[in-house]
Amino acid sequence: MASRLRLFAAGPTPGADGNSDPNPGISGKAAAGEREGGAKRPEPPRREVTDLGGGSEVVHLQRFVDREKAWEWFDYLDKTIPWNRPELRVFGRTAQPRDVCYVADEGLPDLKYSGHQPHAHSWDEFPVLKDILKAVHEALPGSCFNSLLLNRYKTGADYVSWHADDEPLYGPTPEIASVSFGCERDFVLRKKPTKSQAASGSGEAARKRLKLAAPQQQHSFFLKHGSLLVMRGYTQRDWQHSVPKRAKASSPRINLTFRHVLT
Ligand SMILES: O=C(O)CCC(=O)C(=O)O
Ligand SMILES: [Fe+2]
Repeated sequence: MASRLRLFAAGPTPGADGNSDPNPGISGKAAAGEREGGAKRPEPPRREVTDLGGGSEVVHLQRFVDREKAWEWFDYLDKTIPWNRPELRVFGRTAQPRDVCYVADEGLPDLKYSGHQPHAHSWDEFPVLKDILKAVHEALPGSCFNSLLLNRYKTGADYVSWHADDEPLYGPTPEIASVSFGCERDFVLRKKPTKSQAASGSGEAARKRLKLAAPQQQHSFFLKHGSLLVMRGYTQRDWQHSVPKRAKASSPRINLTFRHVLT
């Protein structure tokens, strides 16, 4: 389906929340295109805003971090994070589809998802995560993330199945900021079935009837190395997202999802 997409190019750009964008882009060196002798003014990364309707929105900065810095952060995370691969219960089945780790401020309520309660590491153990968090806060004025779920997809066989990050501890309209490093993967959003659609029956026949009656709205984003994608508003209430398996994706991808746990 056609997305309702707004593009904001260089210069102070209004964010979805009406804020201007002071983020000059995260770079380990001077930005390309800077004129010699001129003022050092790296171009802000272009942000694409997709209005999903009904108060849900996705903001995508494909070049949030430059390639060099992004590889530096990838290597650090790949080597330093104490990755573990828990057995998650997804729709009654156990699966081990990716490596994970959880970092959070002290004293927050515990996170529990898919039958798994991860140990909360401290930000102090991983100084680079504090740098990445700072860059995300600068790109998203008004944001205040206090927890982080890290995912590592070793190959294209690793994935995250359809879900919404709609745990009550995030509140009704959470902002979730997702930074990607390494192998480029698809990120897909689909509209949750409405209550009446869900009530129309279960099983393969009902699913087929539903598909014919109302093709499910879907949006796809290609998450590049060094990109930032933000889900806002009612996206977790009304939509599900996934990173599907991809046979052709042979190298690892690391993804960081920053969240705010209500206190
Ligand atoms: O890897 C991604 O891009 C998404 C991860 C995700 O949805 C999650 O951690 O809840
Ligand atoms: Fe998620």
